[in-house]
Amino acid sequence: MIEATLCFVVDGDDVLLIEKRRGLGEGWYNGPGGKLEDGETLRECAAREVREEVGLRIPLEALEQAGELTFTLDGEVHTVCHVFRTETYDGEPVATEEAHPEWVPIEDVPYDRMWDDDRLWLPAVLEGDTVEGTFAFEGGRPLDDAEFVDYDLERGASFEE
Ligand SMILES: Nc1[nH]c(=O)nc2c1ncn2[C@H]1C[C@H](O)[C@@H](COP(=O)(O)OP(=O)(O)OP(=O)(O)O)O1
Repeated sequence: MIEATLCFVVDGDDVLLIEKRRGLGEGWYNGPGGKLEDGETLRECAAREVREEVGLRIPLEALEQAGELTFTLDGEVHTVCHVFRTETYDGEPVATEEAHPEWVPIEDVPYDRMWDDDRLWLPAVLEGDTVEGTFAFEGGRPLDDAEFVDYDLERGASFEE
């Protein structure tokens, strides 16, 4: 089971997305994020991934927990993804080998170029709500080649720190 984070940096009416250049979901848009490393907290992971992928600095206390998403593949938990949202950052986004950053109006988030599940939960996160959900993928590996078949989603979730 992979534990990972995703972070959505919101500035006014815009959100910072990346076009992912390698790894899972390559070629698709998402928030910056990636796998939890040994010994780090979820917040440290989210801040590190934003720094590594697009060069912005985010104070740990400015990261709001916004979602806990479980992705299953053929009935087994594949990834648990902790979603963060913040409006506080330092620096300007820069492109890296991993990610091409882009400020996108929240009204125009390109859901047709993202994971199929994103259209279900990301609008709530961008509105400042919290979500908890399970999303089922079937019929293939890796996860980004599998078919999205079912989900269960709740808004207004609360999380343990
Ligand atoms: N169904 C899904 N919907 C979504 O929006 N993001 C998903 C997703 N399934 C996985 N992710 C995200 C979560 C996490 O940020 C990232 C994990 O992908 P990877 O394991 O390929 O990570 P990376 O290669 O970016 O990790 P690092 O090597 O740790 O940077 O993909």
